[in-house]
Amino acid sequence: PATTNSGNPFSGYQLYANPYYSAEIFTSAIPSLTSSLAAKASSVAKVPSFVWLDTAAKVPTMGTYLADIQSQNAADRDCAALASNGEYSIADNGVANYKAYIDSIRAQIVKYSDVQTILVIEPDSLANLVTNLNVAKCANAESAYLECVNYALIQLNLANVAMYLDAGHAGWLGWSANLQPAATLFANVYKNASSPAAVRGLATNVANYNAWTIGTCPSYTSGDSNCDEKLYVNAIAPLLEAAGFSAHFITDTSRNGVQPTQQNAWGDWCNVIGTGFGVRPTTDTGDTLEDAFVWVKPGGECDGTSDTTSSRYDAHCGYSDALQPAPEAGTWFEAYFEQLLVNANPSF
Ligand SMILES: O=[N+]([O-])c1ccc(O[C@@H]2O[C@H](CO)[C@@H](O[C@@H]3O[C@H](CO)[C@@H](O[C@@H]4O[C@H](CO)[C@@H](O)[C@H](O)[C@H]4O)[C@H](O)[C@H]3O)[C@H](O)[C@H]2O)cc1
Ligand SMILES: [Mg+2]
Repeated sequence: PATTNSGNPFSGYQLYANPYYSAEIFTSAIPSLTSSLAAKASSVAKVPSFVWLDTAAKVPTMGTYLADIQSQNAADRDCAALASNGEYSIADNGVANYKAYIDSIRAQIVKYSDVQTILVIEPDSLANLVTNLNVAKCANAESAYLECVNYALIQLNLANVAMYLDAGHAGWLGWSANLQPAATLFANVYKNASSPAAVRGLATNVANYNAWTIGTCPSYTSGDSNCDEKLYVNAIAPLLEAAGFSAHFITDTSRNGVQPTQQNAWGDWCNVIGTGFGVRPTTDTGDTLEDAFVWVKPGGECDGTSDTTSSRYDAHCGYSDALQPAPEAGTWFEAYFEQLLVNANPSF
């Protein structure tokens, strides 16, 4: 349908429930749940959520989903944390491999040009270039990240696409020390790609737990006046505007149902205990900057292993506010899914 509104790419569309996530729930969760929780879990499976193309091998499934919708009508990712690093290594032809991965995504989107596709570009990556250039792996990856994201924005600049660059969250780039450097970086990335029409703005809180709005700033946020995502969005938007990037936003609410969280420190990002599914996807955000609340992180997929002997072990996943024992990043974490389910707000 033609957009008859503020250009919100979600308006006028029905969101798609991700079959990969639904299959995880039906195969890995429901068989082990009591009948009442099983019924709630089957409701979770119907909630639309983003499909993570965290490996090139998953791109063909994108075609399956686009065909499904049509019939009904993401280089060394995360250079800082050890848990969920990317599929490609720069040293091992990573940039060329990444471009081929983007080309394969473009081919799917072009093939299904009548399906509106929302893309969140490279969770964690650009945010790490704002705050973690002191980490050798990030400093070494900087030019490759910028080249790869630039390629993605140009190649995926298609009429049936709306892109949101991942922008960390209030507890990451919302600190006064980080806000302007973040705005400058995002605006430069946008302009260096010739301000693509398909780039709608930024995605915030991906795989994190922050409230959209909270009445009292939790103790773990002290020092950062932008203590929720609405404050962060409204703080960074004018800085982006001033730099030539008129951005709109989406925010991940998949794991922010319980506020305040039980984080010991705001930087604790791994499998945080006590969390719950949050507000279901909607364009009813109450803020003209905010296109939609969305579920990006599939709740129940692990953030990182707690096994200290694993090559991908990150200490954050061994903290006292991290649910343990936890499997490898991206694999099903049944106990965490059940935590989210019983703590869901609104409840299922
Ligand atoms: O009082 N002060 O004045 C003051 C000033 C500056 C301060 O420094 C700030 O402290 C913040 C922590 O409070 C840091 O934010 C953390 O940065 C981590 C990356 O390094 C993020 O981790 C990622 O999280 C992703 C999911 O969101 C995972 O998918 C991913 O795997 C994982 O790597 C955390 O979320 C994020 O909370 C800032 O960098 C840092 O600049 C602090 C105080
Ligand atoms: Mg992660």
